[in-house]
Amino acid sequence: MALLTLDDATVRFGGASRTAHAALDRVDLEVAEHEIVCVLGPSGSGKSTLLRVVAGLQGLDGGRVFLDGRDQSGVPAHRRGVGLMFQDHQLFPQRDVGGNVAFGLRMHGAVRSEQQYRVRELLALVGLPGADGRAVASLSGGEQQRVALARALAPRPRLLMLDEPLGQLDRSLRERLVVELRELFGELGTTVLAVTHDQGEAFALADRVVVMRDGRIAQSGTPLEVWQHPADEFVARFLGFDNVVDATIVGEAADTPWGKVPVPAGSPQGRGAKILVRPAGVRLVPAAEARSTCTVTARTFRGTHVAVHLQATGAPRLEAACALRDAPEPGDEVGVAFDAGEIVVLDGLSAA
Ligand SMILES: Nc1ncnc2c1ncn2[C@@H]1O[C@H](COP(=O)(O)OP(=O)(O)OP(=O)(O)O)[C@@H](O)[C@H]1O
Repeated sequence: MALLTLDDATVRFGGASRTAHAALDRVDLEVAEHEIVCVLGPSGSGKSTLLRVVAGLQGLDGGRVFLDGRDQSGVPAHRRGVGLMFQDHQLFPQRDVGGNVAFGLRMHGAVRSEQQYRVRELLALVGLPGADGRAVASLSGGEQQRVALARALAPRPRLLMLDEPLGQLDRSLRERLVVELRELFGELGTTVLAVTHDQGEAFALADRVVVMRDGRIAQSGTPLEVWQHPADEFVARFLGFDNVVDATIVGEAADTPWGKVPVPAGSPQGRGAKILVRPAGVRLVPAAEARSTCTVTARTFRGTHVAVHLQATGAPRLEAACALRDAPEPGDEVGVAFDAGEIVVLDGLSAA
């Protein structure tokens, strides 16, 4: 049985009228015990509302939330046994680190010796051994984040919910912490529902990624599944893939404004398709060898490769990923060839 189940969960702000905007629109979601699920989506897509509904901080206008199979209707937030950690980590500035971590334990009536033992254990776990007596204000942002995490973990919540857990930290610290968090949750067997709008963070942390759009789930799958096969144009663009184009598919080829593009065998046939061409699947060839050519409009250094922006007459812009030493200059004319392995047929197909 799932640890958390949302069944048809709906929240409408501005009244329950049919026209009111649904922040959560009939969402079904299951989170298994020990699973780490990351909810991703643009601003306003309903991520925080989803967390708040599970935590009991936001009521439902329709549907139900179950924890361990028990309907949570009417169960107040403090009785749900879920831990919450928010973006701005909200530590108590007047308490020291130990006092912050022990907060939830005191609320649960743990005796002092038990509190002290658990605080030390947790601080060691989050990489801050011996920090009990330090003032919160003396900690760096990353250290405060760890204290907030220790505080959320202290009462051993059956479900830990994180809202933009690393949102305010700089990128290199986030990248390091996210790996540590995943290891830590694995060791503890914690079930996690996290919300972020940073896809890198979600993909590094999650066993499963849920992409939201306008209060609904646009796609749910392992990071690899979602990355390799975005369900539709919205998800593809949200993941940063901009080479999406209309196509007509006949056999194993798609007719596109960029010319003929190979598609995987068994692709749905006909007009009205949308295809995604990953930048890694756009090969640059000498203009003389190609049927159609593009002009290089820009180059952007991306660390491991160069993103080359190409413009062909009457076609949307196309991005190619190029090795640094092979990247052409802006203004160059180049030909393009496409690798079938990097093409994804998205939804939107109508009958031929
Ligand atoms: N208390 C509220 N009253 C009215 N509308 C609200 C309220 N809270 C959220 N909303 C609206 O509900 C929708 C979803 O908001 P929510 O905060 O869940 O999105 P989000 O995906 O978490 O966004 P962000 O990434 O910006 O935090 C938005 O349109 C928002 O304006």
